[in-house]
Amino acid sequence: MAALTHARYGKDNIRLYKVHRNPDSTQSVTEMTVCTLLEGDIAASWTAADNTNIVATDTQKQTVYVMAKLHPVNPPELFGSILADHFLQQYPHISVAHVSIVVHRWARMSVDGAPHPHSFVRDSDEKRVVEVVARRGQGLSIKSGIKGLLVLKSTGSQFWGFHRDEYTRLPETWDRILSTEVEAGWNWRAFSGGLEEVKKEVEGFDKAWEDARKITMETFAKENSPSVQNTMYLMSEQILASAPRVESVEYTLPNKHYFEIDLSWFKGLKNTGEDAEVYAPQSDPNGLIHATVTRQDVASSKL
Ligand SMILES: O=c1[nH]c(=O)c2[nH]c(=O)[nH]c2[nH]1
Repeated sequence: MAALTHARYGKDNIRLYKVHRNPDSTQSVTEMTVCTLLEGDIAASWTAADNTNIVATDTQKQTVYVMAKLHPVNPPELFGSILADHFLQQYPHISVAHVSIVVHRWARMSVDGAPHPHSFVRDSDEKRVVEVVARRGQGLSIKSGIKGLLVLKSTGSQFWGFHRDEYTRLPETWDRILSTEVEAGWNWRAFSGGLEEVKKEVEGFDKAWEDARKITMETFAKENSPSVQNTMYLMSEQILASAPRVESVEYTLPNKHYFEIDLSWFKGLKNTGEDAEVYAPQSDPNGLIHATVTRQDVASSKL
């Protein structure tokens, strides 16, 4: 005998663009990719070929377009909450709605030294990301984040004092290149009051995102890093300090290695240690360091 133990379904990769025509005749644009997934009284579609309760994935996509027309799409935490809340209001047999949003960068162009009214440039692959979950009777939970923020420092990073045994080859270093593609996330205290409570926080979402980017980049640049582990902990602590409603912060940082190249075979060229100038960037393998840092009172209440 078999049993359906979990099911959810929806539309992924819904691409969306919205223009805002400002009163001063400038325009602002937002481009995002949305994923909607629904759970609830839907099992019969899997087990009995009964689609009665299936809100077609096409309907979910059309809903995203309609909601984008009727409501603001910024900040993405608000738009995700509007969508997730809508699915529960509209469909009594749906009990959980997941909405994920990836916001793509369109930075305003600078032309002749001035911000252009309606031209934009994709200045980075960095994404602003949001995951909203609406559970019937439990309000909304929101996780915000950054992905794809590629950073490198050419000095000001060390790694020494680590465990050594017969498997160890890596030398200790007091000066190395450090590069990573930042994936950061911050979890908001649950919005048990639902959409109305999310609306009250609306300015906090942009501020948290701006602060998290700034903290990430400034800490990366300023700290003489003893390890990726320590650097991500310092970043997380500061995000918790700057956003009182955020309960926990997560970082996932690949360590993108740059290897020294010994060129002494060519006429005795010195290219290692203090003389290193030409390096070989490695695409793989890479270190992968992850941590979740939780506000103390939340961590102890969960013990
Ligand atoms: O910051 C680092 N953390 C590690 O755990 C590690 N391991 C390694 O080989 N290099 C590094 N660097």
